[in-house]
Amino acid sequence: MVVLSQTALDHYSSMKTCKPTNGLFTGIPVIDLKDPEAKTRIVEACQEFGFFKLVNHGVPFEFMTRLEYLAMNFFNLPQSEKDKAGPPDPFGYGNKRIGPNGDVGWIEYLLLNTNPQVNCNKTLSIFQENPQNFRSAVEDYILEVKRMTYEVLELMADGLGIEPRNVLSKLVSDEKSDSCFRLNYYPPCPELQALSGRNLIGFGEHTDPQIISVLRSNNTTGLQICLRDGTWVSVPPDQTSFFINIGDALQVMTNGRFRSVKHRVLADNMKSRISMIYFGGPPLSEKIAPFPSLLAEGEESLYEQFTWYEYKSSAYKSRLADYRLGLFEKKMQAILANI
Ligand SMILES: C=C1C[C@]23C[C@@]1(O)CC[C@H]2[C@@]12CC[C@H](O)[C@@](C)(C(=O)O1)[C@H]2[C@@H]3C(=O)O
Ligand SMILES: O=C(O)CCC(=O)C(=O)O
Ligand SMILES: [Fe+2]
Repeated sequence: MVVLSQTALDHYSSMKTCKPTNGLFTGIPVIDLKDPEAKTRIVEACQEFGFFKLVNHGVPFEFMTRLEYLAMNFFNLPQSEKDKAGPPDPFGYGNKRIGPNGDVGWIEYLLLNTNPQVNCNKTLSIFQENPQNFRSAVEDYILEVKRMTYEVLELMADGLGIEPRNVLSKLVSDEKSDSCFRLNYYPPCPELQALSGRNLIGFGEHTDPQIISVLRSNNTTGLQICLRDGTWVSVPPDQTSFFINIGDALQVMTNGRFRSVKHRVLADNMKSRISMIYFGGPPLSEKIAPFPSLLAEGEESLYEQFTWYEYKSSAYKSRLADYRLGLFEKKMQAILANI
């Protein structure tokens, strides 16, 4: 019989669990960035899944492994050291609490602004204290990932037939772009596996509010996406590739053609998972509305017009699983009245 210590019980008691799902999903679209058909394949994937795997992306593997190694060193520091970089406001080190509204998960993380000037002193001190230059590994990685993300967003614009082709990429490359970067660490939970055969929820179900999220993880499973029919499927991990998520803002800009994909992470019972995600967001003052050239004749926006600042402020008042776009959807009567 497995006997849990009081500490383990305290740890697990506030956490949600989930039955492990069967097998890994083999239907995730795989896009080769150098494929001449990439723009068409990307649009198909964003419409059907709001999610795809990107290969042949040109980001050197050493950039990923160097950052993974240094991030792992950080998460292996004594708790008192890590706590110096927290609590998150929203930037900084967080442990189990996600966001300001009571969500919890089996996770530790570092949330950073991609604009180094905005990072608070407590976060910067972690970088300065780290002898192997954690900060430069983060900056080098982000630079490469941004370059690749602009290429993906330009292919999306080409595939959608919207002009100019940098109409999306310029929003996240703007010097005022409100983008962030997150390192997530999910410790294994073997005691729970032995006790119940269930997995702890590492990061509860949600959609990402921004335009695009670019994720890279080690080879540990855990990420799941929700398909159109509502089934949850497990994404086979691949440490050499990136996984691209469409966010809420891009769903609105395409008037619902692209899906902001619901996703979550289950902690593995035996292996730790580490992931690094770049969230590309527009400047705070940017109006988020469908591109006029995407609207067919007589087609109305499904959403009220709002700025990224308004959406983000509202998102940060919500719980993780809330349907955040709901507050901004036009009422059906308003749409019908204009037809
Ligand atoms: C519960 C929350 C955490 C979150 C802010 C929010 O109030 C709702 C959105 C969450 C999310 C999901 C995607 C990203 O991980 C994130 C940084 C973001 O921009 O929106 C997180 C927020 C967070 O962890 O602070
Ligand atoms: O850590 C992961 O694999 C995904 C986490 C996530 O969805 C997020 O940070 O928004
Ligand atoms: Fe997410």
